[in-house]
Amino acid sequence: MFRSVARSAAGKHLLRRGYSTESVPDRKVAVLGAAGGIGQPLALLMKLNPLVSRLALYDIANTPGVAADVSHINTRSEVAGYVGEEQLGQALEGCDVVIIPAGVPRKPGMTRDDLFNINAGIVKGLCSAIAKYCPNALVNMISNPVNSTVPIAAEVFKKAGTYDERKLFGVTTLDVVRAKTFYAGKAKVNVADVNVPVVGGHAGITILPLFSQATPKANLPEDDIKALTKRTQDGGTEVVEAKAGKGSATLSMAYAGAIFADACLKGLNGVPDVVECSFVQSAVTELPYFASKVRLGKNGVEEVLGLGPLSDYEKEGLESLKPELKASIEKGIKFANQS
Ligand SMILES: NC(=O)C1=CN([C@@H]2O[C@H](COP(=O)(O)OP(=O)(O)OC[C@H]3O[C@@H](n4cnc5c(N)ncnc54)[C@H](O)[C@@H]3O)[C@@H](O)[C@H]2O)C=CC1
Ligand SMILES: O=C([O-])CC(=O)C(=O)O
Repeated sequence: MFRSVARSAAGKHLLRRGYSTESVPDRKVAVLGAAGGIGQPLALLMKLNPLVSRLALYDIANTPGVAADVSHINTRSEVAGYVGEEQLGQALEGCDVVIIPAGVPRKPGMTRDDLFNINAGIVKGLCSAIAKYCPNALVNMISNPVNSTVPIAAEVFKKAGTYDERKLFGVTTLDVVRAKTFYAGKAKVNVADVNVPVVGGHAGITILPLFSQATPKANLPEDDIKALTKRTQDGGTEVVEAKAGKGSATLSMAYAGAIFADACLKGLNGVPDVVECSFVQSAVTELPYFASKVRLGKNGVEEVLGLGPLSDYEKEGLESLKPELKASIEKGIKFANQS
């Protein structure tokens, strides 16, 4: 299971990243939807990640080309492409982390919920296969609407008897990436130093950045905080409109997805204090799923962290988002159980 990579370039890179051991576990990662707008750059970024030893690229079409292309990059992982439902099992077998950016993206004028009718079925099918072929994998759900696709996945896993709430994640990292970028611009601080937790869900007002907890502290006026909050909430729409019918965020999402998958791998490998925001099963509020900071470990979620102190504006935002988030969660649960 363990392969010595210490003397290789990947090994040196790993040691620089804080690994004390000379051996790095073999880790298989699958990207489902790997030939898509997110899938392709995400496949590239996962190929660059030295924690990955096997990279399985799956889509309903075009994966052989993507896999051949990415496989020529001289990094640690072995790449294989899988195409069509009959190869899904092979793609998933033995996976430690499965990343799902499969499904249709928005066009201008659509909400993420408008994607439900198509993406709910796609996610349901893929999660049934995960339950069968790699029930212990950590699942990183990117497909929208995340506020519903995560509950759908949970219901599929419950029905299959494989549900482990520590292993299912809605990827909300792009909200954090945006909040950091926008805050750094407004506060005129180095973006590399910025941290901003983003809680709630992943659609419109359910995205709640907690700028009162942003570091470095900048004491921005209330109007700036409100503008930053709105821009973070509308970040996806900003890209959808700029792309004018050619889809939604792909490159920034691939970056965010790669950060989150890397955090999952680090947690699995026993790196301490790996904390990221994610939409997970939660007791932080009365809602069954909620995004907040989570500590990642050898079994996935080790601890769901609380909200911390909120400003009055954030408290209001929290109460306003609950009905929409609740409805999206219930819609997902209902879909999974009736179809
Ligand atoms: N969580 C987040 O922050 C974000 C989520 N998204 C979501 O990610 C999803 C994908 O977006 P894009 O990559 O831009 O779309 P895309 O249309 O470019 O790519 C989607 C890929 O999924 C594939 N696919 C469809 N059905 C499949 C199935 N049953 N199994 C495997 N693959 C399948 C398609 O063939 C296509 O290659 C969308 O739902 C989008 O809304 C996008 C940006 C951010
Ligand atoms: O806005 C969209 O449809 C895609 C997405 O989730 C994002 O960019 O945050």
